[in-house]
Amino acid sequence: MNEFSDKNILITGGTGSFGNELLQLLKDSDVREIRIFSRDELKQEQMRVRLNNPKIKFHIGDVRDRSSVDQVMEGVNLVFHAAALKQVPSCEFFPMQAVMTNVIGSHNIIESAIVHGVSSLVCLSTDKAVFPVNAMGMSKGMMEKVATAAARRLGENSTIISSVRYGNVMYSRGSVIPLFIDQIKRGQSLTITDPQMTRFLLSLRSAIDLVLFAFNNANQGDIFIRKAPACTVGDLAQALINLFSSNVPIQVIGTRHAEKTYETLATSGEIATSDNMGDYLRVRMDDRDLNYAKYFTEGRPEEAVIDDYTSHNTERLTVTQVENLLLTLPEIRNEINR
Ligand SMILES: O=c1ccn([C@@H]2O[C@H](COP(=O)(O)OP(=O)(O)O[C@H]3O[C@H](CO)[C@H](O)[C@H](O)[C@H]3O)[C@@H](O)[C@H]2O)c(=O)[nH]1
Repeated sequence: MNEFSDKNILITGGTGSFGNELLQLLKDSDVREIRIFSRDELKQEQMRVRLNNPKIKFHIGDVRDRSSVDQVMEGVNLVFHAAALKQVPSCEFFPMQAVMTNVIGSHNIIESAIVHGVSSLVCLSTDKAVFPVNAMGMSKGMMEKVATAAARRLGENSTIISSVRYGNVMYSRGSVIPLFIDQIKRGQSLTITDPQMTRFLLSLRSAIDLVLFAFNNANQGDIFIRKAPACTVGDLAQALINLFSSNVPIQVIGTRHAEKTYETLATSGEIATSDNMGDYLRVRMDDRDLNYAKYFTEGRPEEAVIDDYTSHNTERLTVTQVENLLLTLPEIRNEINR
């Protein structure tokens, strides 16, 4: 945590689960100040009372409002940009709200960070930004493009702008795992969209590790990806039924608005230009200019033989492996009193 020594750190959307988990790591380091920037005064007040830490400062504002962004950015060294609209259904029904927060809001954060001489900014993205089919993923994909375009015009001596992509965070608020647990506890049938649908599985801690890895390793315009295993929704449901020794039935309800059968963390083109860094992939920025003619004869033949990296072709966990992975989460152990 030496990299945070005496630094002013800004977490946008800092009252969410990502911000709270990151604070657990940062609050006892010798960071100078941590600024939480978000819209919700109630959540900020609850955090202020709970954490009771003078190093943590709370700022009401909105990424859509550049003046509030500029105010909080004054004197900041490092930015974690987590503020977003990230629920797939709500973005689907209100796509312009996703544009305003995820695209224009991210643009505000990026431009303000550059103007204020921030040394490093990490933008949080999602697997749904790759080959997007829903408004949430499309707007996050645009955020990545805005970040990359800004990075392309800056040199290495300016603000380092990077992005991270990860898949579903297990037990995150509003996601399927707490929903299935609730259904099991009520003795209701488990509502499965499509038993064969797959998702990458990641713990919140692994997501934080990915962001810290990006901070420590980013070159201008990099996108970092955390490799992860996946499972089918049918196996996830079965694993939870087993862990809770339940016998609730399964009800197949069909896919919801703008859902994919599987998610993609990296395209073949990205993999062709990435560095394999153990648990992580670094996708390098395409820093060619618009004068494509000189690249015409070279091309990238390797793209043709590389597969996209998807939740269908990554390591597939068995039901027992999913059970063991779920048991690594304290929340799940609490739920089943183990
Ligand atoms: O009643 C349900 C609800 C969901 N699912 C399935 O469970 C999987 C996971 O669903 P979640 O709602 O937990 O997650 P999503 O993949 O739809 O999206 C989640 O992960 C995203 C990041 O990739 C965003 O954070 C988003 O807000 C969050 O809901 C999907 O295959 C979905 O079809 C069911 O089978 N039954």
